Amino acid sequence: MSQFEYRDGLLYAEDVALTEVAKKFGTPTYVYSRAHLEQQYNSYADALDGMPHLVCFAVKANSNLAVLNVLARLGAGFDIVSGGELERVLAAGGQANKIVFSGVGKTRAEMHRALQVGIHCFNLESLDELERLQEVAAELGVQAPVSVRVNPDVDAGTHPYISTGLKDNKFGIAIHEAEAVYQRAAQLPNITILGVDCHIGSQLTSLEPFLDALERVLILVDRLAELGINIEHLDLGGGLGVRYRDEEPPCAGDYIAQVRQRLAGRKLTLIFEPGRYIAANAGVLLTQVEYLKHSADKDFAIVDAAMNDLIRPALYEAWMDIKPVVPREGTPRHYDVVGPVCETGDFLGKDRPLCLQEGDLLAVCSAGAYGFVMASNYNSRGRAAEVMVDGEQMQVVRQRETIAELYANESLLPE
Ligand SMILES: Cc1ncc(COP(=O)(O)O)c(C=O)c1O
Ligand SMILES: N[C@@H](CCCC[NH3+])C(=O)O
Repeated sequence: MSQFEYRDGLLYAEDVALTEVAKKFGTPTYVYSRAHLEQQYNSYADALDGMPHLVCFAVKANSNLAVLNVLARLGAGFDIVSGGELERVLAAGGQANKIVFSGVGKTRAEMHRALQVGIHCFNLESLDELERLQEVAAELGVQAPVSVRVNPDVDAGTHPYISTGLKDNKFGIAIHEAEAVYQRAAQLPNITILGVDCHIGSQLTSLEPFLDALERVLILVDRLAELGINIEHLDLGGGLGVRYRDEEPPCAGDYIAQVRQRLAGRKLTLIFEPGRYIAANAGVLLTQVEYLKHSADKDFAIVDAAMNDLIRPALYEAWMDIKPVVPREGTPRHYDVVGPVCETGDFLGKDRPLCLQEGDLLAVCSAGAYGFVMASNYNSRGRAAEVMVDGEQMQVVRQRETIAELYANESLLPE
């Protein structure tokens, strides 16, 4: 169910009209729905009811402290990929022992801190990382819990930039090489083997690739058992897609039902790392039309949000719906909706039938995941504000970045 619907000719986020958000906080502004975040998290947690599990929100999708806090209050765990994300989770009230740490480039300092706070598990992506983790854990005199991220070489059928489970991707360890890594891990005194992990890509719209990967991972689990290495948990990563346009991805309930069926009779804790599924449709980017520019061949709507605020259209040619906050009567024109950044690739949408006037508000939909987190200051543009709506309440959860903040850490050379 969407929390962004029209009522009496006005687009709302839950019970707050987006015109009110713009009036109070200006534009461009990311607007999130607490109810949507909760509903999506619960659809995972409910489907896992009755079996040991952890739903670890992929912090990379949206790392705003208020978003993390809403999920932490529901009992969520978190999937992190950096020391920065670790500190965010702790600052937002997340529990260290529900954190899994993914990523191909973990530094010694990051390992040190993660061990110190007692995270649930390191998802190892290489043999060298295993050796390094052993050293850091030995220095601290603690055990490091690990799971090996295996690369099952299945085609996730998604955009090449967001596919991660093929053998020529940088992620994970080829599944046929994993056995040797587990055997090595079993010899290391400060390493405790907990699980097997795999994540094959993002925005998957069918279950087959997930189930193919699961089948391959289970063969590995059985093989490891024969070697005397017992696996406690299976971490199946994130990747479940959402509707941006007309996709019909399966829901978490259907996905998990299929997984549970295949795991019948096994004693395994299940971990998932959903990002997009929880956050994408929990957010819109609210922006205002600055200029309408018409030429013989093209109509442009130049808005105050740009590729620095939301890079998905420019980077992946991602299609994101663009809705007028107060729709007008009249014959629409086909607009390219573009930002003020000096790049031809600076667009939020192309060829969109819209009826617009200067000053109109637009909502770029499905922007709650991989939106603000991928924002930059390109063209010396401060990053947008972020607002959380909860029923009739709205609260700024990140202030708009000021110009002074943009160069606060810079300095001039001496005379
Ligand atoms: C290891 C890992 N886990 C989880 C995710 C979250 O993916 P998604 O947002 O598609 O659920 C990603 C990103 O693709 C990832 O690399
Ligand atoms: N940033 C991507 C998803 C990357 C997934 C990260 N492993 C997107 O916006 O669709």
